[in-house]
Amino acid sequence: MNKILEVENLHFKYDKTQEVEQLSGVNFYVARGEWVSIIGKNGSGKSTTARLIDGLLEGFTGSVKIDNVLLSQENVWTLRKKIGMVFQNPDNQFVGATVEDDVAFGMENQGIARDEMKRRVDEALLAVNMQAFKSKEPARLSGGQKQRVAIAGMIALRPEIIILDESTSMLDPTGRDEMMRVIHEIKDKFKLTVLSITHDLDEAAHSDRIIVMNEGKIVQIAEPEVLFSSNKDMVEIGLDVPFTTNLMTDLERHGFDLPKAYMDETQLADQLAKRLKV
Ligand SMILES: Nc1ncnc2c1ncn2[C@@H]1O[C@H](COP(=O)(O)OP(=O)(O)OP(=O)(O)O)[C@@H](O)[C@H]1O
Repeated sequence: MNKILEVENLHFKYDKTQEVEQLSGVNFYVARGEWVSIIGKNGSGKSTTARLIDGLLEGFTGSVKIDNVLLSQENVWTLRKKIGMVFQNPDNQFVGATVEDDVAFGMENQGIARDEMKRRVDEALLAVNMQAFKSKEPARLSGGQKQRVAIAGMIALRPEIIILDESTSMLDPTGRDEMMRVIHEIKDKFKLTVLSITHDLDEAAHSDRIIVMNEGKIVQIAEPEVLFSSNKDMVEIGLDVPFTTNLMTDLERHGFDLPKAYMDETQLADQLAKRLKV
């Protein structure tokens, strides 16, 4: 298997004088082209894991391998180029006076030639469906539009892995759906790998695999259908299961033969309508 990201036995504490660790023995991998979500209640160590992978935190033990290269102080700047991070608050990610400047900002820092920069700005804005806003002020955009511009800036830098850290959590349902659609499209178009930290279980349900964290440790790694069927384990660590999963369990108890895969509300409604011949 082609592992683009491999994390082994990560231990980390913010305050080295304290006993308690924020990460205590975290192990997982992400295969090239996979979409993996990390879920877990507040403070379980999800963002700390993401920051460590992106080289933003020092002083950990264990190892992080990106594209088979061990992350170290010496190569952190080179390896970081393979990762694009999108954070929760789009307002903290803006630096340019116009959308175009903003998307170009990271490339300017990397010394990319002007013509190439222009080409990549257009391509990235097209990919997130924001070409019409090229010369607009970022401050005037909606939350969802701002996140799409942030994604364009990241795409322009040609990462191989994108890490989403609660990046849809401040958006309304429409903005969230639109952003997820865009991420799916760019993932296919640019052959990316996605690691997504999320509170949204419906969003996580569309992943290839889900990692569950609790108190600095990984408690489970499973495909969504398998994970959500272990209802009791999820509740024990303070997580819920998606609404449709609970409903499907009840319907199966009443003799409904439903597909085993996760379904969102529309898909489940369609299945029921078919069976009830509405
Ligand atoms: N900069 C920091 N300094 C000290 N402690 C921190 C810092 N950032 C996070 N922590 C602590 O580390 C632990 C893990 O936090 P982390 O942000 O990784 O959790 P999380 O699972 O991402 O939670 P959330 O869903 O709330 O973002 C928490 O106990 C948190 O209080």
